[in-house]
Amino acid sequence: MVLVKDHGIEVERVRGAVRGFFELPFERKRATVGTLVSSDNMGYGRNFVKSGEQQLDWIDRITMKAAPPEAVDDRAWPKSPPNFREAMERYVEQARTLLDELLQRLAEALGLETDAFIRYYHPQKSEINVRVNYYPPCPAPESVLGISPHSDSSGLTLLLESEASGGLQVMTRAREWVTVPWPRDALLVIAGDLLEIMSSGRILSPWHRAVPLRDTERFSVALFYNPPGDAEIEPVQELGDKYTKIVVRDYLRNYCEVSPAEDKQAIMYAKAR
Ligand SMILES: O=C(O)CCC(=O)C(=O)O
Ligand SMILES: [Fe+2]
Repeated sequence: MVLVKDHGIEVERVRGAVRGFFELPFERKRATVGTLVSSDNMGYGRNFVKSGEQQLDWIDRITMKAAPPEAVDDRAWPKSPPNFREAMERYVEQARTLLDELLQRLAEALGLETDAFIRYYHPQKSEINVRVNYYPPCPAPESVLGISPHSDSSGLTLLLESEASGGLQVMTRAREWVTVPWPRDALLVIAGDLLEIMSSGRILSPWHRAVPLRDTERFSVALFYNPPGDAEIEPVQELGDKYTKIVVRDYLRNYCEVSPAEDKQAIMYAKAR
């Protein structure tokens, strides 16, 4: 996880648009965005509900595809508040610039060629999905989760949160949950499984979860940045061969099939056999 300060991104516009959507009464929220019945959880609804027995997360959320243009489904985008889409699309382009920069700096930090990770990305074909997570105040925060434990399937994830902090937790090597210290105006970057694969495990995708707060609402905007679906990724040779070559689209399909899981089961798909 990396904190980014002084990023120059107008987070207040995005926060305003998100607040505007979640303040709408339930029926209006439902009417202004579709619930798409898709295995990759797009639209208004929940993540990975696989059975009636499952305890549901304490969350209200929307997920939209933002890139590439041909993958964008307008039905998953809220029409209200009217500035929602513009604010989010602008954020997406600023985020892309930031994450492209970070992919290059991470490669350099590992002593690799600058393009070792970014070479899998493509200005017109990379995939960007945005998930807006809204956690209402919860009278019994110790009995539920906002988002169940997971690693992100992405290359990189950029997270922006509301004014209220203290809801994101990460599992340490000692297998304890700790709350991520996250200053109000910083953005947080999380490495996803795809970057763990490309780096042969030198960069690990953290196991994390969100918990609701007792007295106050919290929301986050998670932007998942992936190479194009048909890209084939594999570990940079100098770093090892802990993982095998995979097609991004196949990896993501398998991730959706095995989630939610107890641990990082999804990445086993890319284990060298
Ligand atoms: O709400 C948060 O801070 C975490 C959200 C998250 O992990 C996700 O959307 O994948
Ligand atoms: Fe996550």
